[in-house]
Parts: sequence; C-alpha cells; structure tokens
Amino acid sequence: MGPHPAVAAIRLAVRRALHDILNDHQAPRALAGRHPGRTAERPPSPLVLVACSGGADSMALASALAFEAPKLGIRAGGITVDHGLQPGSDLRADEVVLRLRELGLSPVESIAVTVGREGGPEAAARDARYAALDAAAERHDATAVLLGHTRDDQAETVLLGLARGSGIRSLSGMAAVSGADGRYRRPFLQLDRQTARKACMAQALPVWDDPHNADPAYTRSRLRHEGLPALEKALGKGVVEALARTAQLSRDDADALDAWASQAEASVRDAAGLLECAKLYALPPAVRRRILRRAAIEAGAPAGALFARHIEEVDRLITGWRGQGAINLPGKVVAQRQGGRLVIRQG
Ligand SMILES: Nc1ncnc2c1ncn2[C@@H]1O[C@H](COP(=O)(O)OP(=O)(O)OP(=O)(O)O)[C@@H](O)[C@H]1O
Repeated sequence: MGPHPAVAAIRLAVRRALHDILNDHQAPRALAGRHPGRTAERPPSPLVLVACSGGADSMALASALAFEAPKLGIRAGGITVDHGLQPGSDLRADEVVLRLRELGLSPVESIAVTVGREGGPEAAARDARYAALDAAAERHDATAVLLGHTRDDQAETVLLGLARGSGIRSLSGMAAVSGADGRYRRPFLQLDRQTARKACMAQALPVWDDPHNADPAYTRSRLRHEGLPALEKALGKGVVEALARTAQLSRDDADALDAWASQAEASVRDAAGLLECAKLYALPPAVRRRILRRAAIEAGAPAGALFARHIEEVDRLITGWRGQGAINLPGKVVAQRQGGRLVIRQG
C-alpha cells in the first residue's frame, strides 16, 4: 500500500523543489567545468534546511524533506526560531528540535531572537526570524531554506495586498523562490493547509498550534478566521485557489511592467540625466509611476515608506500641472517641477 494521499502530495511537492534546488546548485559546477581554471564554489553534497515553527505546515515540510532528501544525495537539517514572545517559548523550541532530530535531520538548531517593535508585532517578528534564518544559512553554508507557506497563506497575502491599494506588485503575494541567491523556497505554495495537516495526522506527527494564529489582535488571524470563511461563503470554495492564481498572474504582469519601465527610463531622461515631463506624460500611467517610484528610491526615499499616494502626488506634477510647489516624500526627499524637468532629490 502506498502512502496516504496527503503524504504523497507533500512528498511530491518537496521532491520537485529539491530537484529545482539541485539544478540551481549544479549551475556553478557546470561553469567550473567549462572553465577548468575555476573551481566549484559549493561543496559536493548540498545542505537544505527547513524552517520549522512546529506547526502543521512546517512539520509536514520537515517530514517530507527528511524522506526525500537522502534519495537525492542532499543533506537535510532544520532550524526553529524562538521569538521569545510567550512564556515557555524556549521549551517549545527545544521540543521542535527534538522532533526534527527524531525525523533524522542534522544539523538541527534552535535560535533565540529579540523581536523589536518596528512596523508592528507581526512585521517585527518576521524581520527577526528572517535575519536569524539568513545567518543560520550562512553559518551552515546551506544551499536553500524551505518555508511552509501554503496556498491558503498565499490567498491571505493577496487579500492583504489588495486592501493596501498599492497595485499589482502587492497582489503578487509570496514568490516560490526568493531571498539572496534564491535561498528561500516555498514548496507548498500550491498545496492547501488541510493537506499539510492531514499529512501530519497520517504520520502521527504531533503539531503545535501557535496561539498567535488564532489571536484576533492580529490582522492575518482575523483574515484567516473571519475574512476568508466569509468570502468562501459568498463566492464559493474556489476562492482560495483563485486568489493564489491571482498572485502568480499578478507577479508575471508586475515583472513585465517593471521591465518596460526599465527600458523606458533611458528615453525620458535628457542629456543631464533629468526626467523630461513631456516625455513622461506620453507614457502609460503604470510605466510612468514605476519610473517615478524608482527615481524617488534612488534619491533616498525608503521603499517601505513610499506609498501609492506619494507617487500619485508626484505624478500630478506631470499630469495635473497647475504650478504646485515641491512635494515632500519620506526620507527627506523632495520632488519638484523645474522648467519642464522633474527633479527628485534630497531636500
Ligand atoms: N518560529 C519559527 N521558526 C522557524 N521557522 C518558522 C517559524 N515561524 C514560521 N516559520 C516558517 O515560516 C513559515 C510561515 O510561517 P507563518 O507564521 O506564516 O505560518 P505558520 O502558521 O506558523 O506555519 P506552520 O503551520 O508551519 O507553523 C512556516 O511554515 C515556517 O517554515
């Protein structure tokens, strides 16, 4: 008898991700082969780490990694991050370490982090977690770090992006591959959360339910427990899949528009490198706004603090010109129209 269908599904997803990782990993060696003077940068047996909270998604991921990695000659390890946000979180982290070791993973490490306040509790915990995972990946010379985000997480991310009202880039959710050198991989992005949970049950894997995930103080938690169920009731069960598909389509569109904006940018700058308002005016708004956003970031505006409304205001210097004054942007950046040119610089 084969494995439970949910177990088969998680293993297939991980196997595909590992094949991709191996292909990418072998690329530098192929290069070294073509240029005999160069040596391969990576050790022969790649290490893949799973980032595991102890929850159902990442426990399922860890079990599938432990099963699939040895068959492909990959070493498999695991990291759990202790955010220190609840009493006893260190004991829970120790328990996750134990479980990962029981699965046969090595090395396994628990990392305690200090969560700051910047951007709210969810964002601060995420920043601290990724910094710890980045450092662990470097320390162990890991080729990749697997994350357990599912299709449901993706649907939630798309809705959060939609509610921000800042265009298709924020609808494009999480990428299957991201981070430095494509370090982070999300093999479960096409898989629903229930499948991961069922796979844990089928393998008798104990899972830990993070109380934060059910805490209505958190936006994502409200979306998960109230928003999405209401949407499913109104629009049908397929809405999660449709939202996840929207992420992929939006990502492709956003990438294409970014590329268009990169190409168009050279043609709207004069010999001195200043942006020409008449030429900007002739561009489609989506392309023009991307050029304006990039110019503001180049001038020192922090990307995370630069919102759609800022760019719209700068855009009005081009499309709704009536002699308005300089526009103040985050990071003390100022945008100003001067004699048919748009000047964006530190104020
Ligand atoms: N404390 C942690 N330590 C290590 N990795 C983590 C931790 N928290 C989250 N992750 C990683 O980030 C992914 C997404 O985390 P998120 O908090 O959005 O979901 P989650 O509901 O906690 O997921 P899970 O069911 O796997 O616990 C997890 O699947 C896991 O890979």
